[in-house]
Amino acid sequence: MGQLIKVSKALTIAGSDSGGGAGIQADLKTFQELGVYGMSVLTAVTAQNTTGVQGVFPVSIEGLEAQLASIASDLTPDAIKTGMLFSGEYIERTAYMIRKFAWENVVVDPVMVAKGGATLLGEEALHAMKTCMLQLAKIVTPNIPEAEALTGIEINSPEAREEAARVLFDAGADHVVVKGGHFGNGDFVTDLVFNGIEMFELIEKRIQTKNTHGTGCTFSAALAAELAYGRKPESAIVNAKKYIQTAIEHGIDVGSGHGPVNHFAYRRIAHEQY
Ligand SMILES: Nc1ncnc2c1ncn2[C@@H]1O[C@H](COP(=O)(O)OP(=O)(O)OP(=O)(O)O)[C@@H](O)[C@H]1O
Ligand SMILES: Cc1ncc(CO)c(N)n1
Repeated sequence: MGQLIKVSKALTIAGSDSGGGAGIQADLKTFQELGVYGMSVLTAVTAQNTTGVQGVFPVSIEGLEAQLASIASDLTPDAIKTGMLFSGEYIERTAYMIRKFAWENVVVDPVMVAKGGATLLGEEALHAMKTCMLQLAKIVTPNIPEAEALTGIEINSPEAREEAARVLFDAGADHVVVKGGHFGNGDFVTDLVFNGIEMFELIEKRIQTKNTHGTGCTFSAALAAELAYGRKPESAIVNAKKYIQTAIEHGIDVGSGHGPVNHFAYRRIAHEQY
């Protein structure tokens, strides 16, 4: 028998997107492309495609806990990302179990609304997100509407976005990335990063495309993959940003609505296949 190869392991706790562009599917594709072993705990199944969300069907709380316990008893993740957590109760149970198992390197993507406007997290869940999940986050990655909902700050200027980042740091997150996909529509997208000491922006060319389904999921999964490798959050953020930028830039023709990003692109470019 050959010698077994050691691999880093990443876990996503999120919803399924039947269309394959966001949620668990985006996360596992990203883990695979970045060379980490991917595992998944489903919170809900969505009936979804590139035109929108047609239905949301939660897994039972018992089912959620059983999946987490199965992983804990056999496969300690080197990093975790949370995505669509469905409701306050699911957030509380997930947070409790992450603490109980002492899992580290947690990326919290506080998914609330799908790009088409479908609600993926109830209003009551905001409280649980603020009181249970943010404290576990090595990195939290809200988009602008999520940062507004979590902080109560209307983000209509760069200063307001900085203020929101501070509030999220004070609430317990180690690193805050307020993503800029929804911020203005100029030639550039800027994501704001705050680690409690430094505030800096990651600036990239804005790609003019409607195919941005799953950008947030993909970015946070790339962060988890990078943390699983043992990278420091600041390098993880820079590398994950390169992954998502490449995936948006080399768009693929899938579906008639807001298409998914290209999860292969980063690896193909590394192998000079594009
Ligand atoms: N048109 C674009 N061109 C370049 N980068 C983009 C574009 N849109 C989003 N991004 C980047 O993609 C990442 C995800 O940001 P975004 O604000 O779209 O997240 P999101 O709203 O949570 O995504 P989703 O809910 O679809 O998963 C960020 O790093 C952001 O800067
Ligand atoms: C399952 C799922 N998670 C997250 C998002 C956010 O993009 C989505 N559209 N679907």
